[in-house]
Amino acid sequence: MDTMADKLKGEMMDLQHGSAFIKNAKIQASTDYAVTAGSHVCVVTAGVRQRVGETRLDLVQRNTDVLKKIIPELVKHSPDAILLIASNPVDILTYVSWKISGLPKHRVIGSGTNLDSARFRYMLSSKLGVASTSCHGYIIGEHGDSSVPVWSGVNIAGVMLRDLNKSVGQEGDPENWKDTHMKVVNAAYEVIKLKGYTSWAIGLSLTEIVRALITDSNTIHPVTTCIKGEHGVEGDVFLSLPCVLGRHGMYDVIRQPLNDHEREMLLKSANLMLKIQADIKL
Ligand SMILES: NC(=O)C1=CN([C@@H]2O[C@H](COP(=O)(O)OP(=O)(O)OC[C@H]3O[C@@H](n4cnc5c(N)ncnc54)[C@H](O)[C@@H]3O)[C@@H](O)[C@H]2O)C=CC1
Ligand SMILES: CC(=O)C(=O)O
Repeated sequence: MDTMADKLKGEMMDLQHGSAFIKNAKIQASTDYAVTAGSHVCVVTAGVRQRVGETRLDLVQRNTDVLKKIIPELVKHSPDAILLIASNPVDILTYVSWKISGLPKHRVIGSGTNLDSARFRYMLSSKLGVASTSCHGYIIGEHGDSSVPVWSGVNIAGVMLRDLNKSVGQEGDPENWKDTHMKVVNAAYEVIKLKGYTSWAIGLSLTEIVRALITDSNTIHPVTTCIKGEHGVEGDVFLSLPCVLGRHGMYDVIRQPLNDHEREMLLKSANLMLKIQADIKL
């Protein structure tokens, strides 16, 4: 569903022409929300994107206004759906969607740091020469500049990086792992400068999350959810923590052990979100 009829028809046709490669999917598009009726999952990607030099948070009121139009229509046509938000700033817009939709918290999820964690694992992989899928580590908190790398948990086959290097990711680390997190934070800025937008990695990330939801997988993904009560966070703050996902949405948050520095960073991120939320015109 999109408001730009020609672009929408072009995207629909382009996808339909790939049908033979994707196991009998039925591909439909319309500018009328009726086409979304009875959805199990609605993925929301509409809205403006960052221009070079803009942060995700700069988009907040513009995209809140877009979601104010979209969310009520989606809920009207699919009252039992899970909403999966990708539009930026994704954490704040997940909060906004929860507020506007009136849905229970477990059915309003943001793509969050599933993408940042994938970028992190790719960058660990490049430095260690081990496949991304065998590099285990999480980025939590904001999908954006205040994201938190959980260095205390990064491991390869159970071998903890912090056991090999006590100052991993900290100031004064001789291996400068902190730079790996900076690369994750700067990744979208760099791609946007080069090609104007990001698309493939977020598409793959959303595919993984949707697959978890529709196959009732009980797999764990760092996605945006309400983290009130977790790690000392107070208030209805939506940020990413590792979550168990299944057919009915977000089943549980995994309470990772965090060190003091990681918890402080997460609380700082949460306070920033609360400040921005307070200024939004819903
Ligand atoms: N969470 C993440 O990791 C990522 C988030 N994004 C975000 O996704 C959003 C979209 O980015 P792009 O796809 O690159 O932008 P785009 O400009 O290619 O697509 C946005 C689409 O939204 C549509 N739209 C705008 N208002 C609408 C409305 N009221 N109803 C229906 N459709 C509407 C536009 O017609 C357009 O087709 C941005 O906010 C961007 O920052 C993009 C990449 C990664
Ligand atoms: C645009 C964006 O949020 C990303 O690619 O991370």
